[in-house]
Amino acid sequence: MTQSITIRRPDDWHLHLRDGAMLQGIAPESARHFGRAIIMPNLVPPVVTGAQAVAYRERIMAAIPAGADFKPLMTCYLTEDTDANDLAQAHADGIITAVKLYPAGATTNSASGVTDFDKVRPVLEKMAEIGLPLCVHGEVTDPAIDIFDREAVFIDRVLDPIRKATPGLRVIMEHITTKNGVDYVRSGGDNLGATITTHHLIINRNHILVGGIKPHYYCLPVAKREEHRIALREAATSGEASFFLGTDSAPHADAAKESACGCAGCFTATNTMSLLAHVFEEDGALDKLEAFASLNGPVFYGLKPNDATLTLTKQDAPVEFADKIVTGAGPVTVFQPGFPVFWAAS
Ligand SMILES: NC(=O)N[C@@H](CC(=O)O)C(=O)O
Ligand SMILES: [Zn+2]
Ligand SMILES: [Zn+2]
Repeated sequence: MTQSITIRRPDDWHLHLRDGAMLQGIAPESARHFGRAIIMPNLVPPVVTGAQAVAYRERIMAAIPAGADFKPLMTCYLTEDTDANDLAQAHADGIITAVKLYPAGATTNSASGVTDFDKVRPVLEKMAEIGLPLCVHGEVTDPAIDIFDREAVFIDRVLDPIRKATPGLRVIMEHITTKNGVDYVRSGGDNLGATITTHHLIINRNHILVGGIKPHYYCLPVAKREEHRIALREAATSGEASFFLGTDSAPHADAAKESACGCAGCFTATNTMSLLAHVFEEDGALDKLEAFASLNGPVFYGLKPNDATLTLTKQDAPVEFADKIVTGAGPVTVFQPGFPVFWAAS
């Protein structure tokens, strides 16, 4: 008997669509299965004002295939010079859905991020007042802190103090990679949520490093030990309202990944829903996939779930995904999980 499951059309609460030829090449990959996505603002230069978010949204809409049921939800990049009134106006005008905090130097294109968190306190207070959520890349940049500990240390040193100083602020810990992140989110009440990526449910740090370095598995925050992957799986498949899908699909041209100094980012837009069906089935939790991918995110953001649906069907033969998406900015390798996947999305 063919196994299939129909869920509300999912949303992607953390997505990199880039710009220019890369945007043109990869936008259709997300528009195929997802209804909405929170669009990360880490372009070069970053999207810092409401006006820049409007212009970027227009470029995205032009890259989405005609008739696709996909809505980009825009964000602004928080800097130490961000104008709280500009953000408030952009929020009131329905232009931005969230603001993104990058600690300066933490990840790809984060040079304009925040070094002194006290400098952004008035902006965060304004955001709390008007109900504009903050998406956080949660890693410290202190060179003395081991890269595998940077998320856990960020929670204690930065995130918890910010949340205590601005209690009404709604915060999404983006792409959590540790049991520490899962535990912190569970203890954080209704104003704290977390996105979990597809790839962090599948790989641990061995996948990156054993048997030769695998640049296409390198992302930030870097995948951690197996015990952390298990904690993420357990959180994602629990159905708990605080945890929702943010693929962090982050395309880089192969030449930039397969390099002596390779960029961080896994590109999962193409096959995420098939991979998630595999993961949730493996954990006996297919009935929780809809909560994770389609319901919990809208509730956190105060939006309705999508009316449209997506059907995942288990096939007899493995689904064949494109190895690479060809773009005008070069080929982009699609994340390969390392096992056959039988779930097709339509
Ligand atoms: N996740 C990544 O490894 N890379 C992202 C940035 C980010 O989300 O931290 C990118 O923009 O390439
Ligand atoms: Zn990030
Ligand atoms: Zn990201």
